[in-house]
Amino acid sequence: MSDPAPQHPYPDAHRPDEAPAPHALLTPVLGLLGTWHGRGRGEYPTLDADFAYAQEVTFSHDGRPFLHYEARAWLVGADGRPLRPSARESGWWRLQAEGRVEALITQPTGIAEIAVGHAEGDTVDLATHEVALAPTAKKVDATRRRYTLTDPGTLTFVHDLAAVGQPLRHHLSALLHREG
Ligand code: HEM
Repeated sequence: MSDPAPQHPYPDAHRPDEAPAPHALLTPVLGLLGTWHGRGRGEYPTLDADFAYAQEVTFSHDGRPFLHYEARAWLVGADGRPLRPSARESGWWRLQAEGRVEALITQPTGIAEIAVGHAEGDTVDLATHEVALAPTAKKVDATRRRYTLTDPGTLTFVHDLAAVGQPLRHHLSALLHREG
């Protein structure tokens, strides 16, 4: 008789040395695997003031040539205490030959992005290929995201945004540290 509630037999790996073995195409992004925590600052010309935030980001894989990506941010006060939930997004980074990346990222604000770029050395640089918007989403035209491993336990993130009538401008910068 079949098991009525089977567990998923192919859990994700969060470290390069954890099973399943990573697909060879993931080699340029293996340094990102795991969970990262940190803080950042954000701004945009349409906002009255800049803001401070904290964030948790996770990259994992199941042995195939893509990463599962998930990021959750929350705003923090001057004393570092949480104020309210902020941006969250999740998606898939499809690795191609020569470190090319095709990323599909969706947000609960009604924005779905396809970004393309490269993983090269310690940096992944992704820019918008296409944006799809839900009928009530804010107008987003483009983004650029740069992730840099400044050392194996430290990840910097810079995000530029062209939205609500503005050209591509700085929106976020963060410094993240690997958990564990
Ligand atoms: C760590 C991630 C992020 C944080 C902490 C963040 C935070 C914020 C905050 C605080 C605002 C002001 C409105 C509000 O108070 O909610 C805002 C506005 C906005 N953000 Fe972000 N954001 C993040 C990522 C993103 C991403 C990935 C996109 C687009 C792809 C995006 C697009 C926008 C847009 C379109 C606005 C509206 C600007 C306006 O209407 O004037 N944000 N963000």
